Amino acid sequence: MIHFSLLADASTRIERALKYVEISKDAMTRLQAPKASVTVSIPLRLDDGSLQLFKGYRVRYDDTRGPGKGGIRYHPHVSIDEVESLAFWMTFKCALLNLPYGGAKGGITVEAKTLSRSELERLSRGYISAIADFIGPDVDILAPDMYTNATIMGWMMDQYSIIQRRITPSVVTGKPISMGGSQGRETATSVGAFQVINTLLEKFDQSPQKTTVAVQGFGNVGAMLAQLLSQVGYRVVAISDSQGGIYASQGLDIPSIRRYKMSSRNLQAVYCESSVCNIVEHEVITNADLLALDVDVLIPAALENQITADNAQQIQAKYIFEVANGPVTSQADQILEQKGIYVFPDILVNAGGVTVSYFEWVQNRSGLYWTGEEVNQRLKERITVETEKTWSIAQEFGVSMRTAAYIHALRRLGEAMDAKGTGADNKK
Ligand SMILES: NC(=O)c1ccc[n+]([C@@H]2O[C@H](COP(=O)([O-])OP(=O)(O)OC[C@H]3O[C@@H](n4cnc5c(N)ncnc54)[C@H](O)[C@@H]3O)[C@@H](O)[C@H]2O)c1
Repeated sequence: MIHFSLLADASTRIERALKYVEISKDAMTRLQAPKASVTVSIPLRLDDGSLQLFKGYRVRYDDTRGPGKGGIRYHPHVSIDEVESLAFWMTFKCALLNLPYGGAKGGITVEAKTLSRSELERLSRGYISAIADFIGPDVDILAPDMYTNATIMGWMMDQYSIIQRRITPSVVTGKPISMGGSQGRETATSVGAFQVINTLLEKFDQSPQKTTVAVQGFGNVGAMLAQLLSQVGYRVVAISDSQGGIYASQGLDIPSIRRYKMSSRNLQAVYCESSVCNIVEHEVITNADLLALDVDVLIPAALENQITADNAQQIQAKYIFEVANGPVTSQADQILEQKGIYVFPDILVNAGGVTVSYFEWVQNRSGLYWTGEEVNQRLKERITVETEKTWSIAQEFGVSMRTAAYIHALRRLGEAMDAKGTGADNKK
């Protein structure tokens, strides 16, 4: 089986799914290693005149279903192992959502916070110069990930266009709107998660009005999702950020908190130093408290590895929707299953982002741009269809939604690989 030094959980989960999928030996063999990986050195002239070398990576794990697709991460811990694992994960996410893409990922080992804006721009352009032969709108398409954003995507698109001597917006998604970005991209992950949550809770007759929710991570995705949920009647009783959280049994006023959080950055300060402070009584809680609250729905939307074998026994929520990537470990999965808690997997719940990235690529290639309403409508349709299909597979085999999602993706991958035949990679 595939060996992962970092995201070892993926391997366990795929092995579970393989019991229910007829996938050819050839296809499994092809999935055992990335199709291509490149490691580059990027020389960066710092503002003080000195030169520093940074390591960059791009991995195309598989491109049977279409060009590679995946984000670029800037972080001091980025390594080729991590990038390969994340590219593997993207292969499954794209197949699950039926996007015409394979999986890819990239990154630079850097503490981006220590660089000035112009150093960051030179580094981003240097990265593209180093990997330009390895990417392209029909080869491998980039996007933002941890510590990269729309501005950086704009620089990358521009640098690639300079190298190619033609404007090529479709090589990168998640760009600023002024450079060919899509309406609705910023809110896509929250809108997609909202749709998945509604579709699945309906199956349990769990209406918004009788549902309490706790959200860990009041960032870009978590805050917007909390707002969408509260707007249709869910009672969001707890939220948190890296400094800690707040709880109010009668529900929190999410739109006000979002507004104040954006200006002051700190959730507790927001709550107590602004006019919102007096709106409802609230308690200050820790992140550990939040995870163990007696709520209907728990939404980890911050970091990976938050629910592990150490705290899974304390979880009281009935349903967990993974908005963050990998917040529940595979050991915790088993404990939660024994406790009768439903876990809905990241590759489905947070796939709204990559889906609207695909829409951005389609718009760039056609030259016809959609309204925010059109983008959201298409996103809702696609994510609902795949949620329903995943649900049917879970019912058919009596497996968790996570295993069902991997079964669904593996079937699509296997079918495409077998349809390709030898792939002209050997003569037999
Ligand atoms: N942005 C996207 O489109 C997208 C797409 C797919 C998956 N995701 C995943 O969703 C998660 C959130 O992404 P984001 O874009 O909102 O990031 P973000 O940086 O905007 O927000 C993260 C939030 O988590 C909080 N946080 C950090 N450490 C915490 C801790 N220990 N406990 C509680 N909160 C903590 C931060 O204070 C911040 O409020 C990440 O895991 C990301 O990989 C994001």
